Amino acid sequence: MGSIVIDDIVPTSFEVLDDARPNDTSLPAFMVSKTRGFLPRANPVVELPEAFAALESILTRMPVKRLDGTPGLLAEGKLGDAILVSKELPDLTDAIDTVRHDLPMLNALYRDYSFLASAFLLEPCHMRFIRGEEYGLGRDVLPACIARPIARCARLCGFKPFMEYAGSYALFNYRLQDPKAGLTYDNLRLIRAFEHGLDPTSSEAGFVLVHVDMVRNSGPLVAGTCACLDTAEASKDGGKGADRELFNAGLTQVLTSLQRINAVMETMWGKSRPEQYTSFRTFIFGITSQSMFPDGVAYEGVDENGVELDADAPASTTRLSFRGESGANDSMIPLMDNFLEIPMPDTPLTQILKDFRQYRPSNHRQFLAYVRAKSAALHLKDFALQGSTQTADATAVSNQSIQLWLQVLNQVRDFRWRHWCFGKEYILKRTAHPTATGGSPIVTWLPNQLQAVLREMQAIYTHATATEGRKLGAEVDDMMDMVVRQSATLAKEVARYCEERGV
Ligand code: HEM
Repeated sequence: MGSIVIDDIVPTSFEVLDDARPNDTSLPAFMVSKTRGFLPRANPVVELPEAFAALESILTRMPVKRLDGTPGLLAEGKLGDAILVSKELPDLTDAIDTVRHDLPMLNALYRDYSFLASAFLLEPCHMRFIRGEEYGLGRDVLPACIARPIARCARLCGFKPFMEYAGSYALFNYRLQDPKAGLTYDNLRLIRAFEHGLDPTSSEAGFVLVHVDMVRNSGPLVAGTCACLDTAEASKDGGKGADRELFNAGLTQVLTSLQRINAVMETMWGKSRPEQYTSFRTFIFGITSQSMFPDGVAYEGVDENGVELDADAPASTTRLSFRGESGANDSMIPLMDNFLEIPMPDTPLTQILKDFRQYRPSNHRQFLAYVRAKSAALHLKDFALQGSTQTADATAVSNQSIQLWLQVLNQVRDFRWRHWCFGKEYILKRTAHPTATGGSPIVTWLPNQLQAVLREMQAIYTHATATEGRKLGAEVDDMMDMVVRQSATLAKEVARYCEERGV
């Protein structure tokens, strides 16, 4: 079964945009900038060209609850008939060529076809779920009128032909209710939804929009990361850029932006109710490692490389498999993993973490690969933690680097700990389904990375405080006490869930 492997070359340099150039439609929708971080360069395109009126019509009528509050096609399981029986959607693949130079518009088409593809494939599972039954099997043939156009848009935009977190579900799926009021949470609305998400007070809207609200704060995270790398680079040859205070200023910027991002993450509890999550979640499952698609999905009219065949070519039976949409494909925490050189254990679970790299916009992928390579080449962690006892000033400023490094790690821990709490409250308490939407095992995967961070913090702290009686202050000491306690709690919780679920 194919899944279209993307083989990236690690770039030796990378241009992070200072100005996101929102009006330049010749550039991909997603490019990392110091202003908008990992959000698209401009707010997502909402309106499709006239040639796609049939697609727009189906998507407008599709959600369980439509914008006007009336039940849509998915409320009664009628989407399949609209595609297969009434044949409402012509194959519009050729119309895509009319907008091929407008990359954000192509991205909008990719988003919209991916919503339709997921709804079509998972509709039978949703209908069983609302009757209180198991998911059973999804549809395992994607008709050419969806498969060919999604394949073409995905290829032209650099995505896989299946719903992704950034390119469609979350980061390219918001609009501003009042364009003048800007990017504030209350002014955000979803463009597309499966269930009740067009209602901004719904749990589906809250789930997606809290992600957007967090990523909205990622510009300073990117800027701080770049500042640290630049300072370490300048200090490499002992140049006058060897300025530890500047390095610490970069780390402080990283720290404050992570604190802000984590504070927004905490709003999830109120914006999206844990007991309502599993119902809209049905539509965001992937194909890989999911019981609903034991043999993948046949993409009609598409070859094993994800390329559309001619419309009159003999029917293709190519079966493809992709991971589902997941916040695991967000770029903020992976940026920190790479920047901080957090060692992950050599386990099959970590292999899944690496596999997730394939499901990001190509410019995000390249940036993350660049930061990973750059941090390693500069021995950034050693640089941050090397310490100094030459003078009192040098000691103070180098201790500050160690404190900041640990505090930044602590924010990554904080994110992953809250995230584990989400996993328990929104998922483990409510469903026995063993895999998450991205196809990772639900009990063990999040703890794999969380434990890695907890271990790394303890290793750094132990080493730093064992050296020449270095003191890192009461705040860091308290933080580390909590790390030790949390590590023990996590191990117990995972052991209990494994036993209960026979993992
Ligand atoms: C109710 C809220 C949430 C739930 C239930 C949830 C659930 C999950 C699950 C089950 C995974 C495992 C990967 C997979 O899908 O196979 C995951 C991974 C991940 N999610 Fe979420 N998520 C939530 C909110 C968020 C938010 C708001 C973000 C912000 C960007 C986020 C970012 C991530 C990241 C970065 C990972 C990878 C974790 C790691 O590397 O350790 N998630 N999520």
